[in-house]
Order: sequence, then C-alpha cells, then structure tokens
Amino acid sequence: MTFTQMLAAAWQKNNSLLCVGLDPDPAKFPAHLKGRDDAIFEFCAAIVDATADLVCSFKPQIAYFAARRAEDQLEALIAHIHEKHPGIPVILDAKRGDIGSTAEQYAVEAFGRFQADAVTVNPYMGRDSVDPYLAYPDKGVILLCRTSNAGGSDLQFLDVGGEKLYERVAGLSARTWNSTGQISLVVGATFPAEIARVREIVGDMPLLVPGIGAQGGDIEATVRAGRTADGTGLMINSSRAILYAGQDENFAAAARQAALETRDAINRYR
Ligand SMILES: O=C(O)c1cc(=O)[nH]c(=O)n1[C@@H]1O[C@H](COP(=O)(O)O)[C@@H](O)[C@H]1O
Repeated sequence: MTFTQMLAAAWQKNNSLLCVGLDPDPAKFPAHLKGRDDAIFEFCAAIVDATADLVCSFKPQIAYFAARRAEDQLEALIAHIHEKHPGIPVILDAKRGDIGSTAEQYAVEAFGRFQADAVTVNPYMGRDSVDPYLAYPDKGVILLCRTSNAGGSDLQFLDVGGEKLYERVAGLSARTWNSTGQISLVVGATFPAEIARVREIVGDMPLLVPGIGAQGGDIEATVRAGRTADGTGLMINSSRAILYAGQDENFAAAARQAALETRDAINRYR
C-alpha cells in the first residue's frame, strides 16, 4: 500500500484529519519517566497507544531524538507504531535537502533505517534533490511550501516572475514534479489565506498543516481553507498541545482527551 492510500484509509477509518506530532522534550516529561534510559520511547509509545484510533498519521521530529543520541528509540518507536497500529502512516519530519548523491543517503535513512512511510523534504535545491526520495514508489515525499513560522515569509513570499515563491513550489510540485503522485506539501495553519491559495493550485494533493495548538493557528479557518470536496485532504498536525496536555502519570490520558477534542473540533468544519 502506498503512503497516499494508507493516509486515505486512515482518514476514513478514524474519521480524523489529525496528525499527532511526536516532539519529545525530556525536560517536559512527567517525573516518573525522568532519568530513565528509555524515557523518550516510553513517553512517545504511551502517547501513540493512547491516540492511535484518533489520528490519520503520526509525525516524529528527528531532531528531538538525534539531539539526545536517541535514534535507536526513534527506530523502536516507528517499529512499535507499525506493529501495534498497522495502517497509521508515519511521517518522519527531517526536512532534508541536498544534492542527489547525498539525498540518496537521506532516503535510505528515512525509508530503510527508520521505515517511515513519508519524509519531509526542503525543495530549495530543486528537482534533482527531490528525485532520490521519489525513487521509493510506496513512500510519500512532503515538500515545504508555505511554512508556519513568521520568517517563512522572508523567502517564500518573494516575487518570482509574477508569483510568490511558495506558489511556484506548489505549481511545480503539482504540475511537473508529481508524476508519480507521491508528493504532498507543507502549508502552515498560521496562514489560512495561503492554504486556500495552495489548495487552488494543487487540486486534491494532501497537505500537511502544522501550526494549530501551540502556534495558535485557527482550526476553523484552516479546515475551511484546506479541505477537499470530500472533506479530507489534510494532515493537521499538533505536537506540544497534545504531548504536554498533562504533566503527571496520567499524561497519556490527558493527551488522548486533547487529541479527541482537537479531532472533533476539526471535524466540525469538514
Ligand atoms: O514540517 C513540519 O512539520 C513543520 C513545518 C512548519 O512549517 N512548521 C512546523 O511547525 N513544523 C513542525 O510541526 C511541529 C509543530 O509543533 P507544535 O507547534 O508543538 O504543534 C514541529 O515538529 C515543527 O517542526
């Protein structure tokens, strides 16, 4: 099954456009996990098990694991998701981008080592820097287009021959680069007008939309701007607002409640 098929099935099965982001920061862990060698795995696996029936995808952010020499725990976590919650796609958020020969190694890392179903990629270096990921026909390649941070406008809003750079990325992705149907785009929830513009350019292509929750993006505006005609098309990510909804031993139950409320808030506007 391809990433796109898995995603479509998860949208339906869990009636959810919510992607739970796994950005584990040990400083924010409940006291009983602090100091344990496997704390990152235990924390994330508990969140995954508590929310897996409420999401369309999980998105571990590699920096939170690599910064603490915990890539082995990331491998174990992704294996855990595949084994215990088959059918829920895993997006490795790594925002890679490099010349083709190096991109080949990043692709092996994401799809071979970590067994992710999709990876985030920075398209700034152009088509040949994206091709090595597309060589894995079952995998998703999610390109940064209009990011959620304020500084995203520094480059993505530049005029490039009568259109903005993010519009060029969307247009190239949809019309030229996506011959295999593997590409999705990142568009921040903090910019609903641009979500609508990207949707206009790319048709029904799936969009990864971070920026609700801790970054303050508006759920109603996001869904109305980005949903497709059948009420899907979005992976709306929330990380901190779900991971750290509770601070004690009951953190996973608190995360479940936050995920449930977020999924239902999203569904109100589909
Ligand atoms: O590619 C991403 O996931 C991403 C793109 C973007 O434009 N903005 C953005 O916040 N992200 C990621 O989405 C997550 C947002 O986390 P919260 O703000 O805690 O919900 C982080 O893992 C970011 O790295």
